Amino acid sequence: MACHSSNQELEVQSQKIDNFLQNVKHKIVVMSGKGGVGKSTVATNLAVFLSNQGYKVGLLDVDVHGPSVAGLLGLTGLKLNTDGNQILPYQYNEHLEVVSIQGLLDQPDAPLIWRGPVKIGIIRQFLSDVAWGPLDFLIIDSPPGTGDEPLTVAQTVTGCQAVIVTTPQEIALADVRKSIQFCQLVHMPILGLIENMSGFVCPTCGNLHAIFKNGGGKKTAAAYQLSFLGDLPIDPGVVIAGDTGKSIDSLTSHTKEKMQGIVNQLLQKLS
Ligand SMILES: Nc1ncnc2c1ncn2[C@@H]1O[C@H](COP(=O)(O)OP(=O)(O)OP(=O)(O)O)[C@@H](O)[C@H]1O
Repeated sequence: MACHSSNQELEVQSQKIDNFLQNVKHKIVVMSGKGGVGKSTVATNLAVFLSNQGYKVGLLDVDVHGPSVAGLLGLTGLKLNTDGNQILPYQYNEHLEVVSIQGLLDQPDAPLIWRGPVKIGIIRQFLSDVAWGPLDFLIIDSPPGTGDEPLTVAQTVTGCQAVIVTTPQEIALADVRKSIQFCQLVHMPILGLIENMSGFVCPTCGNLHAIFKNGGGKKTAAAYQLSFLGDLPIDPGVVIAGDTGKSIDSLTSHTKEKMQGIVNQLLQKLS
């Protein structure tokens, strides 16, 4: 993987990226201000739900230091093949292709100690050298915060729009406000906010318990005149789904309905 490239090589790469992006209808980066709020879970579920509805989806994990997408989809031993200079995406189902740095590592548990330019190089390579098919959606799972990875996506993926995931606590919402302002600064439109871990529906009494509070995501969206795409409850099924890689199979029907509602909102916004 080359990271020091001449201007001419960069121009050729930019052309390849443009050629690929022209064949993608919607590019969506899933961001969060804070770590651990469920961004990868949301990105993965969005990709699976959309692909189950027949859309051609590419799921790209650009969280180089903590890639989670492969694990969430049960692809812990994921190894991406190459064909000449091209990286072949993993075909998760008929309509969903997956690419993660995890698939290119010899030792999946070894930490990647990379500085900005190397990370920027690998993200650009994922956009230029992967043999993606024509896509309806490219869903990009970005690490939390406003560092090199989301900045590279914003500057490289022309037409990219953001979905921002938060949890209801003020400490998470404070970081979301930074993500919103980041998007404004880099001129990346925001499709909307999602509040994850928004209460727990007790399986015994059926009541909603607002363990981490709820409603902060909706209020923040309103304060910035952004769309609120929906909320997802705390669901032990999400943890089981993530830990076993069974994606949506273990979710409660309530969570599935909520996720479908978010997908519907998103499709409506994009239509
Ligand atoms: N709605 C939910 N209910 C219960 N557990 C959840 C929910 N959403 C996410 N989780 C769990 O929280 C943990 C973190 O989720 P996830 O990896 O999606 O977060 P992240 O924001 O992408 O994290 P990172 O900052 O590492 O990128 C996982 O174990 C996941 O299963």
